Amino acid sequence: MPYKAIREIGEFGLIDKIAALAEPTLQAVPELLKGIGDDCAIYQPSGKLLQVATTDLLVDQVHFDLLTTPLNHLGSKAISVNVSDICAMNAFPRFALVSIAIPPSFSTEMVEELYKGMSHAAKEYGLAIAGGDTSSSRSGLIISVTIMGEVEPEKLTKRNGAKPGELICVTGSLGGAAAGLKLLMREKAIMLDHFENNEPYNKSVMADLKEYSEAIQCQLLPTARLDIVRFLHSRNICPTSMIDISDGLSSELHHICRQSNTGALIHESRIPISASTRRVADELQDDAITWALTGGEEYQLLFTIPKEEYELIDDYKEISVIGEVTDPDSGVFLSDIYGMRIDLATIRGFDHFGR
Ligand SMILES: Nc1ncnc2c1ncn2[C@@H]1O[C@H](COP(=O)(O)OP(=O)(O)OP(=O)(O)O)[C@@H](O)[C@H]1O
Ligand SMILES: Cc1ncc(C[n+]2csc(CCOP(=O)(O)O)c2C)c(N)n1
Ligand SMILES: [Mg+2]
Repeated sequence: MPYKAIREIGEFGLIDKIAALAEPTLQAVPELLKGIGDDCAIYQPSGKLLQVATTDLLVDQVHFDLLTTPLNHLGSKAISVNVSDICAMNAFPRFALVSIAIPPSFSTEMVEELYKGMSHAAKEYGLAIAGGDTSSSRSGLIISVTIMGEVEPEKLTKRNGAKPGELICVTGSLGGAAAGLKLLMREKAIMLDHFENNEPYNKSVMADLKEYSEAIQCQLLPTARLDIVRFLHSRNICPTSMIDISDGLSSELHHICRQSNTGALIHESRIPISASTRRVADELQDDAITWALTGGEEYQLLFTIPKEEYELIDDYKEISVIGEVTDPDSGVFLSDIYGMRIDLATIRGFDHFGR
């Protein structure tokens, strides 16, 4: 079946298709009085709740590569990376505005695939896709998502409340997204090499990616830790500071310490890294701890709690205590498996303009 060129249905025909795909997300949000269709979305904020807002861009060749990324996964990731920022405030997402700039190579079906992923993720998180903007792009695909969320004022968690003596906690495991990216880039290079040599497409030159599915899923289909926000609320735990890990553990720990005016000491042996990430690191002769510290795109939560609250999280396997907050003069350090202290100021994470 030939693909339908977007020019056949035009901008407004495309928006109608997008609106139909967004429709199922509206049910979960009765406070949204108007979604797609007018000049603005209309939202009735609920009573005493504080509103939080975040926005993140995803840019072709910077955040994704369409040769290795299914469009529905990309749509889901665009929603998840923004929900992750809402989670980092200990808040709940309510609605999203989605803007896309579409390159000439895209068909109607490709845009629909992208929105199927967004709509599926939005439903999982209970947020509505309430509007956006559509443009053509003269270069690659660009996706900009803005999400509004809500939280009770006393539960709001910022980056600046950590105190010396408190525990530093991290959710899930780290390093998987970097492992997935390395694997996908390796497979892409093999595939391009193969084509450059004019060899016909042959599935057997590619690795069987099933055995790497955990790492690849971390990279292509991350989930925001809304489950952790629900857990924290259910146990009445209010972290003193929190941030999501988008640029690597080291960078995010520095953000917390700088804004809280503290130092930190974390322990290499306590950083949660999955067996499959370690296996990929061994295979690629790389270092899983470096991935955890600098890889980014984990969308796990890094937070601090008073020592007395340890027993509230002790039995929850999704949360690991990796160290403690120290005085500002002590700096931000990692104690390695031999007990050597490494200054994390020398190990920073992802920087869009970094050298
Ligand atoms: N172009 C911009 N104009 C205004 N504010 C900005 C701009 N870029 C970033 N910010 C603000 O700077 C702060 C830090 O942004 P940053 O993107 O590093 O954080 P983040 O969104 O948590 O991280 P990530 O983008 O990796 O998820 C945020 O408060 C953000 O709103
Ligand atoms: C093709 C391709 N190249 C590089 C990367 C890695 N990458 C991109 S953005 C980012 C950090 C978070 O960004 P932001 O701070 O904008 O949220 C990382 C680790 C990728 N996923 N795909
Ligand atoms: Mg950002």
